[in-house]
Amino acid sequence: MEVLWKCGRSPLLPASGKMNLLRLARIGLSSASVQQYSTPGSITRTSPNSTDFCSKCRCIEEPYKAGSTHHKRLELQAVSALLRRSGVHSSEDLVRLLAPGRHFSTSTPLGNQQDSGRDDDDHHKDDKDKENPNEKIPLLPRLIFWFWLAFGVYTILRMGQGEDSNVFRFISWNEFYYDMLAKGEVEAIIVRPENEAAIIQLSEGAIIKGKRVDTRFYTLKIPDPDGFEDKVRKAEAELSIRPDQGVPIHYQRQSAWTPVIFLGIIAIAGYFLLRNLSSRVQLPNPTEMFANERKAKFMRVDVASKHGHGISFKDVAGLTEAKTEIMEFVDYLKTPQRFKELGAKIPRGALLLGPPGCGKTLLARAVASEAKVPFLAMAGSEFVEMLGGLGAARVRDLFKEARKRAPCIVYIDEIDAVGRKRTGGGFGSNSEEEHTLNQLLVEMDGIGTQEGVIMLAATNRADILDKALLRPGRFDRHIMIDLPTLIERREIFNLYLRQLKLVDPPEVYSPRLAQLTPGMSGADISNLCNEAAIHAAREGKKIIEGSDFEYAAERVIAGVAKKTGLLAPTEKKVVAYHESGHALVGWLLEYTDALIRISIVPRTNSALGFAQYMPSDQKLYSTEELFERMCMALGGRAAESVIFNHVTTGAQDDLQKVTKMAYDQIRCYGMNDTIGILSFADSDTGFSKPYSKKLQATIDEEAQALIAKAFQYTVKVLEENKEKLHKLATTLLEKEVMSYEDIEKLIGPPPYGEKKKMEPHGWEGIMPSNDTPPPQKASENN
Ligand SMILES: Nc1ncnc2c1ncn2[C@@H]1O[C@H](COP(=O)(O)OP(=O)(O)OP(=O)(O)O)[C@@H](O)[C@H]1O
Ligand SMILES: [Zn+2]
Repeated sequence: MEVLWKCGRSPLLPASGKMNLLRLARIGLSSASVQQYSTPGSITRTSPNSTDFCSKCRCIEEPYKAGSTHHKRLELQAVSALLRRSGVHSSEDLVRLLAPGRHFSTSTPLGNQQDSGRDDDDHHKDDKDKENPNEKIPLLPRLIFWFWLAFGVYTILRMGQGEDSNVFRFISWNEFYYDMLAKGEVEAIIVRPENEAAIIQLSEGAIIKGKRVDTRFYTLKIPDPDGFEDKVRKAEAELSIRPDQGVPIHYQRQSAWTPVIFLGIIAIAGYFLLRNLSSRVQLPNPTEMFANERKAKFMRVDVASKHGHGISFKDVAGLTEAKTEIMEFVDYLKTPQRFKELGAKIPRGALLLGPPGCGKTLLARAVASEAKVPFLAMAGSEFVEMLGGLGAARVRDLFKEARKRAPCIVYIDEIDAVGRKRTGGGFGSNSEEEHTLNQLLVEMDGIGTQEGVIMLAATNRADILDKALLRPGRFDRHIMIDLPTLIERREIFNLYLRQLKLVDPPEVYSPRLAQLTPGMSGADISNLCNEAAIHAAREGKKIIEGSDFEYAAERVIAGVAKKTGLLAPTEKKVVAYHESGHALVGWLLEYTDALIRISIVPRTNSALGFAQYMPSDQKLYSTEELFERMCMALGGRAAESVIFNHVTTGAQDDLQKVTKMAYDQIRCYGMNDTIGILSFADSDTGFSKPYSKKLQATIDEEAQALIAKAFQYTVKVLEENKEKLHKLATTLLEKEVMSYEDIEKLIGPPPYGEKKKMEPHGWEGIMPSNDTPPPQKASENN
């Protein structure tokens, strides 16, 4: 706990321990050279015998008396500064400091002598606190502060509504006139003009309608408060009450300033409450806290300054096209002159689109460090706040900072959190979100005139963004950052493998690893490499081996193999034939993908077995190719039917895929002769279909026919290769996992050659036969 010194104020020692500390310090003072302060903050050293020193301060054995303010202040000041200079931050420090036999003087602060390390740390901590005090504020004081404020506002609102006027029973004018005034029971009237009400006070023991009343106060609504007194006097005259016996009427006016003063008092009280708390738990003061609540919490990376080197394009593997596109910004930021001379206007911002973990943030940071400009990053969700206006204020803050640092790059991650389509204030609109978005648009237009602030934003939902954000002059460039292709995966693997200690060079591992990981993002790959390293370390290895990668791939993609709840032998046999069916059909047909492996080890993700294929990067498929793919998906069910002559529920997932493929061909791709070249969107399958019932029926019939045809063909293929199917299934039952190489050895190479060739293992001793990898885009057998 630091003892603060503030000019002209007593030191902020914690309230509870202050007197104890003081007493302890006074004991200490007797044996030390003592300081006196002529003016707060400046120090003159005085010897203990100096005549201008307050004599009282030295008589330490005397109990402390609330003496002159001079005495008290001087003493407190002296103690606090002395403690501070001596490195005393807590009462423990003080006890340590005053331990018998210890001498200290203020010129060689003891705290520093003793453990300067700690002092230094504290210093740094303070600096950090100043940078971001918000992070240090514990929840409780914050809650207290907000509660206090809410209470204040609530009270004022209540005051406005006239709380008192609701307390007493309302009466009508007639009731007041006949039952109270006429009977002479009214003792006094208090008029509250703001509330348009009068409080009627009856005399002690008043009798109304023949009954003694318990309550003496009633409320009378008065629409015209100013004319009320006249009205009462007139009534009294009517009732022949003499003017000198009239009811006293008091006007209780609430000044317009009352709520303001009240709020002021509450705010000040709250402030001191928090101050007091903050001195105990070391908080920043409340004003700072408020400012920080509002402030944009962005991450700043000053490429030029302390970090020295940032992330360069070299650290981003693949993404060749994206890099080329984004290079324009780098060029512009580096040599704006070249562009300006030609009269070119550089796009103000670019939207990085793509699935998570594919390197959007990485690329944006690389741009900043390539261009050697600061990088301000903020997540879109940071703008979204419950409190009104806070989001917009944060946007302003962010851009203010950006302008100060121009040229620079502002990066907003997950911009969909703020950039959602506006609903135009109708039902379900969120005006706070819209304010924030509007502010963002305004600021983006604003930086148009300002040079060198480039906006980059990332999202994986471009479709939900407000059109205004995508207009020319805003985020008009869209840079696709998709899942890495096979070649890109290899590059990413090379990048991360280079950072690991391996038996062989990275190039030995990367081709096969890239093949094993279709559908993985850059982040997944980085994670996989890390998992392998962790596994090797856990096994106590000095160097990472191929088997560590096999383990990691399995773990990252497929989850862990199930040890319990294993299949019954008959079920296992069915699963083995099912998976072998898939594999064999895929193996024998021309247009199917290369098989990576088949497994009948149950996984924790509830798959009973799987056949994993290596998807090609193919984008267009012919009718024949689609047909063969349907056959491959039906291979499992067909094998069950061929071998056991009965079928199981294990093919549900396969059948769903096949059904979708069939309907897509007929309804969307115009691949059916009967239906013709019509195409309906997927979303056209709801209640009101854009086609007739008759066409619908035809579509259904055609789909059934197509699937039946594929199934028959599959059965035929398997019947003709029953021998191979038996071989495959029996071996699979035994080994549980089979790789491409295993199958090749068993039934010979695939008839439609080379394109189905897997990268051979580049390393030794991988894939123990009952340890497996992964079903990604695999046909699972649930
Ligand atoms: N092309 C790549 N080259 C090298 N590393 C990559 C690549 N893509 C992703 N990574 C790794 O993945 C991590 C996550 O990437 P990044 O944060 O840039 O993803 P993102 O696309 O911004 O994801 P999100 O949308 O979830 O923010 C990076 O820190 C990096 O380690
Ligand atoms: Zn299947």
